[in-house]
Amino acid sequence: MDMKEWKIFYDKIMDDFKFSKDMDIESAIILDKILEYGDNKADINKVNKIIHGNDVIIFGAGPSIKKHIDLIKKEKLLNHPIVVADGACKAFLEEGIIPDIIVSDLDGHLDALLECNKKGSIVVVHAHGDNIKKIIAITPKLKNVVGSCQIPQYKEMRLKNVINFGGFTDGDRCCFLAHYFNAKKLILGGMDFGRYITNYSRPEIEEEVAEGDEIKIKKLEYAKQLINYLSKKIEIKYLK
Ligand SMILES: Nc1ncnc2c1ncn2[C@@H]1O[C@H](COP(=O)(O)OP(=O)(O)OP(=O)(O)O)[C@@H](O)[C@H]1O
Ligand SMILES: Nc1nc2c(c(=O)[nH]1)N=C(CO)CN2
Ligand SMILES: [Mg+2]
Repeated sequence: MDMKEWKIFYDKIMDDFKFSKDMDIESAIILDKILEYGDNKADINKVNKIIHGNDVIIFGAGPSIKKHIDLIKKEKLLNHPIVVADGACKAFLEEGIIPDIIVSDLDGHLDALLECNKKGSIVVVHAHGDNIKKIIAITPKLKNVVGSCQIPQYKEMRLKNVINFGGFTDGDRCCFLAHYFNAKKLILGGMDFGRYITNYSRPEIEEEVAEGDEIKIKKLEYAKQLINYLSKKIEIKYLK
């Protein structure tokens, strides 16, 4: 995503949620350093090879997730690259499917994320101002990590191990990542937005589906808005 265009979304989002831009910078620097000095950075060419020129299946963790996994099985779409948002990987794992790429800010089902990663999923770890402790504790436990951040000035800051692909929530960031690596088309499942969330999205809720809090609902509104923006640049199909 063009960083000038992202900055317009970013400024509005940061102001709306009252998130700290300084903490976002700190988080991006910390993740950059962890990846610089560790030995678990993924080869970005591997990500490009998975996505470039392909119809990519992308999953959020909304209430339709299981129905849509059944659909991609039935329609024999499992040979396409699969990119999933955070806890959506647990639903795939339950079906015996290991996603190619998981995009996460590390607030989902950690055991499922670690298991998928062990079995081959590349993890795109996202640094923001409210997950610094998780970045520090969990990133070193992962292999094949791509670093991402949300600060528009990451290039000027010469951060070498984090990329701002564009996008805000894990789900819409999957889509921006696929566009960044020149996917041909995006096929979306589990992207319900709205007011209802699943246990895959919020491990702490006991029900399978529950009404999200106002912050979550607002995050989903931005996710929808950002995917709408992206649909002017790349073909996007929603599974029904
Ligand atoms: N109804 C839905 N409920 C949950 N996730 C949804 C829904 N519709 C679409 N999604 C996408 O699936 C993703 C699931 O990831 P996850 O639940 O970890 O969210 P997140 O981006 O980390 O946000 P939060 O900070 O609220 O946890 C969301 O980011 C969102 O883009
Ligand atoms: N600072 C900050 N940034 C975010 C946050 C958040 O809670 N705080 N949540 C996100 C949702 O995926 C994405 N970005
Ligand atoms: Mg998350």
